[in-house]
Amino acid sequence: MATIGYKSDDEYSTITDKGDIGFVDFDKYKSSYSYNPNEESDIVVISVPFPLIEGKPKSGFVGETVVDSITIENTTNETVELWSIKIYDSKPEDSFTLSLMKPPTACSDLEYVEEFMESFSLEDRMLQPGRPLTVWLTCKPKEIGLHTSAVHFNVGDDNIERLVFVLAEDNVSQSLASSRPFHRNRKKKAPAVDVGFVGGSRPTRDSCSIFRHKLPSYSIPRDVREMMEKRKFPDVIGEGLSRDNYVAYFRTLLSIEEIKMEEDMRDYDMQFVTMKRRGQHFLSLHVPGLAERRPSLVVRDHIFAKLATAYASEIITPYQGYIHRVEAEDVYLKFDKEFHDNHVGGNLYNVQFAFNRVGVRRLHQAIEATESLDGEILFPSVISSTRNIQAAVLAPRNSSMLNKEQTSAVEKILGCEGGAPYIIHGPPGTGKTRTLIEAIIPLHIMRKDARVLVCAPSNSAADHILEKLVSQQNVEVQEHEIFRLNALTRPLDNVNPSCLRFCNVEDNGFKCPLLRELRRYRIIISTYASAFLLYAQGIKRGHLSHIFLDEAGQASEPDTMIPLSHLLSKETVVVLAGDPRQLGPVVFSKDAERYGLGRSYMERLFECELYGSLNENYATRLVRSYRCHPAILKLPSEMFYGGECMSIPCKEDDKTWVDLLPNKEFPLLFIGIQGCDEREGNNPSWFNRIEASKVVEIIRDLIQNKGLKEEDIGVITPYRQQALKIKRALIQSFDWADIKVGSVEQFQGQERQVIIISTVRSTIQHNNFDRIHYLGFLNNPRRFNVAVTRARSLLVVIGNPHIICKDHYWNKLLWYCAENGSYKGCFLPEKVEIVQDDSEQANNWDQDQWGYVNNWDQEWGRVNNWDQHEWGQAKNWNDDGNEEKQILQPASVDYTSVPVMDEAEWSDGWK
Ligand SMILES: Nc1ncnc2c1ncn2[C@@H]1O[C@H](COP(=O)(O)OP(=O)(O)OP(=O)(O)O)[C@@H](O)[C@H]1O
Repeated sequence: MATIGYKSDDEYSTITDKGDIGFVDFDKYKSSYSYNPNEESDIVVISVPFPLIEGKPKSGFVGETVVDSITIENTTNETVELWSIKIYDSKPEDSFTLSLMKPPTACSDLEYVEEFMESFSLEDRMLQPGRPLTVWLTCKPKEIGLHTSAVHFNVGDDNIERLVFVLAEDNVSQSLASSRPFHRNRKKKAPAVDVGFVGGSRPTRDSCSIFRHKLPSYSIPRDVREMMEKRKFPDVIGEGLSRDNYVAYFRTLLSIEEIKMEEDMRDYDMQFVTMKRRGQHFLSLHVPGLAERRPSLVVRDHIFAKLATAYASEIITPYQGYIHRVEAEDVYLKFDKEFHDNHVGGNLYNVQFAFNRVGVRRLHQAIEATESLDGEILFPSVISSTRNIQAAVLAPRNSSMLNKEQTSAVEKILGCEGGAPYIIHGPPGTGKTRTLIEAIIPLHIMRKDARVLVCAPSNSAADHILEKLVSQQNVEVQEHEIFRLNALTRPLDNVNPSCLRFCNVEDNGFKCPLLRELRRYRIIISTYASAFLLYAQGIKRGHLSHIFLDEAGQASEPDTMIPLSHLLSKETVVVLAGDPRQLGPVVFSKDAERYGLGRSYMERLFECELYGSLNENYATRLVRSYRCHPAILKLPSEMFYGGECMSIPCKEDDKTWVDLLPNKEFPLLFIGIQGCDEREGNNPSWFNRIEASKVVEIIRDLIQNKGLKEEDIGVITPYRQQALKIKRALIQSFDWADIKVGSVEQFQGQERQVIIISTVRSTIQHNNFDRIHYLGFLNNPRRFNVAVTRARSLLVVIGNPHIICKDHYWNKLLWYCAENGSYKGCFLPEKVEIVQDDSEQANNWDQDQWGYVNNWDQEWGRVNNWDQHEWGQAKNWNDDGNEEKQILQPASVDYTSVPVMDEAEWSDGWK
């Protein structure tokens, strides 16, 4: 008979992995009981109440009663005395009761534990052979979340224990339950098709999409591919980055990154699938997961299809099919005519997806173009750069809106005359973006010849800049002078309608204006990636007087080179704004990331002496933070900025929500909840519907009772599936579609009056996995820093304190709340100091793998990062999670950090 309480860790792991649900720090339970029971008894067999079914605990509804029986069977030939049955330490307190008779499920209060034994007659307590005794265990949950207890049996000379788990749900959490059990398709990946195929028929471009400058193909060099297959690095990587090898170095890293992206795309390969004829010209293919962008496919992407054959040795030619239309989960494809002619209804095909290479090709082209850049841009040196800026004096209108450091930065920027970039940096909310905007406006007014490009890494960040620039205070900026350049693939409905008048929309889509129109605009705003369109359309070096790059710490160096390398002249002023302590670039290949793609251009510049010395002719550090309430900023300021960040909240939001807080003076709240983390279908992303329900409950209170608006609230969570579940619950139950729910990456640079964080993880075994892979929130200081600095007035964290306390940063936050009387929910773990492992920290500063940066997948047709990192599969991982392959180690490079793998491998390791 199974015992819950004494499963070994291995057995337990098997249970949790099978059902892909976890819910409790199991060891914690074992060690928290002082009672020292036997695992099993030789004299009685005791059944397990509320047994786990496929790893899942029994569900009950808040306010309702669930009952289960416990049978105690004497297996000897003699009478055995039952001395006592006790409920030990219910969590939450008093949620379980015992009775001798089966209680009605709608019963109210049952006897207390002590009274329970009194209800036994002497006869009941004498267990006869062959006459099992049945007692009843009842749970009546008052709150959602996991309810746990231990039932102790003192029988004959034995002490026996049964651990009990009941998961209390409500309507919201039940509505989010999975109907599809989690399963993974582990198929052998076929090598990527890159030669020897029959080309397909491409959708024709309209004339507006034909550019002056062509984008070469920049295929992955065969030697790089072969070396990576042998797990060897091309020599240039071993040399380290220098001015001489700059182009070769970064182009090799881009190829390494692309090989990884190709490999990840192989996860979506489909075998033995059919296609339907659609009219005369198309075949349609059903792609499950397409609606969730797994894989992410857009018009003009292509696939490879070949007839499936029973004989592995048979060589079948692949055909390339271009996507002409995407409809829900169907793609409409056009292949070579021969393929269409030979197609018959029942044909089975093997299909491979190819990701859209346009984005990668733009990066190669941008890196190649750095050949003609001034040395001072790429490797500024103290000797060659002797800048002494004649700072302009700012008009009172602008200076009154800025603090001392911000004013100084703007004046320096106005006085700049090209050369090495000017950098504005500083902790979250210190007004880096505001300073950029306040520099652009006087420039626009004072210099009629100024032509400005402003870039941000995501569409939402670029839209935010547009909104600020055209806001009412800035009447000087005329509407016809400003243009928001969008990726041609960006969906129209992704844009706030009030911004559309600054965009070029034709035939229901974005178009790049003609060169002569582009040249007329005085301020152009785009993402880093879309800045490519300016060059492609023919804008020449020197046309732009200023290039402002916001959130520059979030873009990889090749990303940053897209707006710079084609458009810079000696006179162009470049301004970077960002914070290297916040999230960095999103990179898929650990190798590429480690050797340079994971570091931003801005971060690299800080390693140059010129910027290291913080010469104010080159950089300004902002230290006054206007965003967060001082209590919210205190911890990140101490942890990441040596406590030098001064909090100056600019505008007090109405504190209508204050009665949510146990301590009205302390605007942080930690709500401890023991839920369950689950996965469903073939989606590797995690969700926790108990936490999701709590998030919805708080939002409901804020909006319906406290008068907040949807736009005032933001929800941050590290897993895509959790974001989708929360979003779905908010829309289905309340039609609240304007509450932003997203990853930390989607919130970088943004703020809300109230931020709610759902940490999701509730299974101790998964911590290690996340730690190794830099997933979720744990062990990722940058993600922590950004997540907790988005709230202006109120920060609510919902998570399992027993899991979150394993991380140095989250543990500090948990106890910061608890010690200020602002903790609610399940019982707290014991307070322990978690020492940050410096080697891990060093690593983690560079690892931001879970990101989902809006515009990248839209613009590149690139699979979004959440999926990649939850979904990616690589071979050759053994069960311990250690890499079987040899770690690549070029002679001159230190390669000491932990091997990394993705979550899929880990969970498979358990099977
Ligand atoms: N001098 C100032 N006076 C009043 N409010 C300011 C000032 N500077 C910035 N703010 C306000 O502080 C908040 C944060 O500003 P901003 O978004 O520009 O900061 P940031 O440094 O770019 O943030 P992040 O690091 O998150 O990207 C905004 O609400 C902004 O309006």
